[in-house]
Amino acid sequence: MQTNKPTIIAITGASASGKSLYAKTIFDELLPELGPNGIAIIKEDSYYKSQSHLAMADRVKTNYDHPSAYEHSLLAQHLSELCQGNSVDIPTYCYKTHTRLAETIHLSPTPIILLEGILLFSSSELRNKFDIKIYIDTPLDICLVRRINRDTVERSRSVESIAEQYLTTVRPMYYQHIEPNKLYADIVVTRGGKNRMAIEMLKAKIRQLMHGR
Ligand SMILES: Nc1ncnc2c1ncn2[C@@H]1O[C@H](COP(=O)(O)OP(=O)(O)O)[C@@H](O)[C@H]1O
Ligand SMILES: O=c1ccn([C@@H]2O[C@H](COP(=O)(O)O)[C@@H](O)[C@H]2O)c(=O)[nH]1
Repeated sequence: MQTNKPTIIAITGASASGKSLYAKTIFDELLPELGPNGIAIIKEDSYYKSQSHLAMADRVKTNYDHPSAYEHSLLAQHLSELCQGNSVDIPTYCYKTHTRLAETIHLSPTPIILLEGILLFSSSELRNKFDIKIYIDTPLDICLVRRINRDTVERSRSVESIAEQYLTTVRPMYYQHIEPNKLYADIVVTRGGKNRMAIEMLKAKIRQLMHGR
C-alpha cells in the first residue's frame, strides 16, 4: 500500500446487514484520536442517480438494488481525485423522495476513508481502488427485520411497501449482485454492526496504517 494516498476501506453486504453501524462505530471511536482530518465516511448511496426527471409514481418502481441505479462512474472519479490529493463534492440523496438533493458535501482527502454500500464489489473498476475489502455477512431474514424496523421509522415506508420491494428487487438482486461478490472480501464479518472484535481489529489496523504514514 502507498503511504501518501488515502487508504480506502470498502464495507459491503446486504441492505440492513449493519454496514453503516459498523463504519460509524469505527469512525466515532477513532475520531477523538485521528481528528476530522484523519478519517471520513463515504456512502455509496450518495451516488444513487438523480431521478428528478421522473414522477414520484415512477420513482418507486426503480430497481434500487441493481448496479445501474448508481452513478458508479462518479464514485470512481471521486475516489481517484481523493487519491490524487484533491477535494470532491459528494452528492446527497433522499430516500423519502427517491432522488438526489441540490446540496453537496465538500470532502478533502483524509488518510483513512471508510466507504460503505451494497454494490461496491459489483464493479471491477471500483474494486481495484479498494485497499481493504470487508463483507458484513448477516442472514437475510435478520436484515429484513432490521430493514422493516429502520425504514418504517427513518425512510417513511409502510410495511406493505417494504415487503413488496423486498420480494421484487431487494432479495433477488442480493442473490445476483451482492452475495456472489463475497469472494472478493479480505475479511468477512458476522453478526452485523455490533461485532466488537471485528470493530477492534479494524481499529487496530487503521492505527497501524496511521503510524506508518
Ligand atoms: N448487530 C446488530 N444488532 C442489532 N441491530 C443492529 C445490528 N447491526 C445493525 N443493527 C441495526 O439494524 C439497522 C440496519 O443497520 P444499518 O447499519 O443501517 O445497515 P446497512 O447500513 O447495512 O443498511 C439499524 O437500525 C442498525 O442500528
Ligand atoms: O430511493 C431509494 C434508494 C435506495 N433504496 C434502498 O436502499 C437500500 C440500500 O441502502 P442500505 O442503507 O444499505 O439499506 C437498497 O436495498 C434499496 O432498496 C430505496 O428503497 N429507495
